[in-house]
Amino acid sequence: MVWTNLHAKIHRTIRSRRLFEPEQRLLVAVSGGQDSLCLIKLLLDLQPKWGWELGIAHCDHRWRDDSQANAHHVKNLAENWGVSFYLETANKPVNSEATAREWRYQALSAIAQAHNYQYIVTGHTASDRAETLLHNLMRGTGADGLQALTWQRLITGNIWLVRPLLEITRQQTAQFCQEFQLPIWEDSTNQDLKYARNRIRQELIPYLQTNFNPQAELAIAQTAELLQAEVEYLEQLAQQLKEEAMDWGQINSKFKIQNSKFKNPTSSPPSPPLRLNRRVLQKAPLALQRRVMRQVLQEILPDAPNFEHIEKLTALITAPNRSQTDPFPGGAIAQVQGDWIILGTGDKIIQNSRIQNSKLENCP
Ligand SMILES: Nc1ncnc2c1ncn2[C@@H]1O[C@H](COP(=O)(O)OP(=O)(O)OP(=O)(O)O)[C@@H](O)[C@H]1O
Repeated sequence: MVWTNLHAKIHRTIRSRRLFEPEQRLLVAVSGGQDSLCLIKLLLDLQPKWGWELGIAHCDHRWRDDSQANAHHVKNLAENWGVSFYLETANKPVNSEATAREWRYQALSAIAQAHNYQYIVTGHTASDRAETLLHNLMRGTGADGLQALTWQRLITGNIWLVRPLLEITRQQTAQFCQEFQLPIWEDSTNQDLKYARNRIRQELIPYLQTNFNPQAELAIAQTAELLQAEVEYLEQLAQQLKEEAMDWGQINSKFKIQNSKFKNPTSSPPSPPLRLNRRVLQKAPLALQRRVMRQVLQEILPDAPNFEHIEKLTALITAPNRSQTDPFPGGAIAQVQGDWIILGTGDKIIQNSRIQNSKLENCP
């Protein structure tokens, strides 16, 4: 086997970042394109050193005329390499990039779960990372979107999604495929400039390289790497602050005693409103206040909270008593009651308010 610099680099990356341990079962997501072919070839070559068990998964989205032929192509490669092959085919053609991605991750997770793989491995590269950062920058996602593609993340239960090629550019994977004569399946939709991602890849990045920095791709990908560590740190701090500020239980237990309905063991008590202590939050910097509010909203809203949702909840930290938001999607509202921000549906907030008042009345 020919051992290249890329083999050495990926071997080092996997070891230093502890992406996988020896003897583990890895499910490699192979589209047939240059990045995932480069990935599977590298992992196959490293396999004797690490003792992994490799499998190949392919997802047929049925959105191109040649989808089925593409799937056969990957199946043949897997057979030639003597690697288990798993195919998932969409019930009906998937019609957008976002739906395709969502369906693909579900399909890959289902294969991994059914066949006992702990890891799903994808061929995302530094080039993908740079493109994702630019795309998210223009959508206004904040630092979290700019960390653009992490090395690993828990995808379901105990299955991890891992991306070992994040420091390799698309130019390098193309060169590698050429060197080893890997039969790339060209995806015709990659040329279609109606997709924003393709315009970033084919027009914006080359423009930046020509006019600003020939190494723009790697420089942007490194920015994502730096941001990733910072985002992780801020999220941890925000988590601690949220725990300090949050109070779920107290109200409910008091409420249970006061309300005879809850003495009946057959009726279950409603979930209490969520309370956040404003004094705790007021001491924290704005960056953490916003992150706490986003974490809270992620728990209660049906979809990801947007900038406006986070800002209106954050504003309550210093707002006058009795200030209140309009309803969030799903119906919850937030209201200031003294030192507390109470989040819940309207009736729960009123209940909480009554308890607060009765506590005050009972004070000696
Ligand atoms: N149809 C598919 N089946 C299995 N895995 C896929 C499929 N499409 C994408 N992937 C996985 O997701 C990674 C990123 O996909 P993306 O669509 O961003 O790139 P791509 O241009 O398809 O990559 P590649 O050069 O490997 O084709 C791929 O490298 C591959 O690991």
